[in-house]
Amino acid sequence: MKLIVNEIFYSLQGEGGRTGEASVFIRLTKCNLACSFCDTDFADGDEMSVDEILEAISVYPCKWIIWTGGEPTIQLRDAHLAVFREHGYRQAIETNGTRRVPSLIDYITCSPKQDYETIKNRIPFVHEIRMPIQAGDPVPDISVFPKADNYFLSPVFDADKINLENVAYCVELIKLHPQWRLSLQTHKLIHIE
Ligand SMILES: C[S@@+](CC[C@H](N)C(=O)[O-])C[C@H]1O[C@@H](n2cnc3c(N)ncnc32)[C@H](O)[C@@H]1O
Ligand SMILES: Nc1nc2[nH]cc(C(=O)O)c2c(=O)[nH]1
Ligand code: SF4
Ligand SMILES: [Mg+2]
Repeated sequence: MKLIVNEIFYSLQGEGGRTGEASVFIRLTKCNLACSFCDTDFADGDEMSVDEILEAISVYPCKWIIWTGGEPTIQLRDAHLAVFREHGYRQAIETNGTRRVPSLIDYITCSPKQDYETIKNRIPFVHEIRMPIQAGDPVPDISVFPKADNYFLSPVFDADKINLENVAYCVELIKLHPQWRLSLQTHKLIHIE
């Protein structure tokens, strides 16, 4: 049971409803989309067994994993997640919503990129929708998305810094459509990974 891993790092969740929580990030290679604004280089990776990943993350005093990528649903299966669960980990995922999410995930963040209305057929409930927004984008119709605890608009930032034009645009959108909340990529504000 191998996974191709781009990077493993320990930081704080920078975005969305779990912002500020210590988390072990496991970034898997491969994506099925090529978003123009994507801030992540996920191309390279090393094959690691689940046992090797467990050993690598055992140095951190934290039992929350965030599976991200790339698009982590391409590689990740319940058979992998079950082993981490047996070792006491709770597991969150960052997904673009184009593929089903394994059932053993404890916290789902869906960041829609296309075909918004079909996401709920694959993923009926998510913990958060976190929609990337650039100035001029239309506000998405919240009713087409899966049911969620929170619906966030996330201004698209540059690779390593904030973009105030996109922030100001999201602020005005949320004042007009208060079902949405603001999520900022706080790790870029405070210069952590
Ligand atoms: C790198 S993606 C990986 C997970 C998955 N492929 C996805 O798109 O949700 C993780 C998160 O970063 C967000 N993201 C990527 N580039 C961004 C940028 N330049 N500004 C703001 N958010 C960005 C995505 O929308 C997603 O919420
Ligand atoms: N601090 C921090 N929080 C994050 N939340 C989602 C991230 C991602 O790239 O998936 C990310 C990231 O790259 N860094
Ligand atoms: S789906 Fe996610 S990882 Fe893939 S290109 Fe888009 S933002 Fe980047
Ligand atoms: Mg990131």
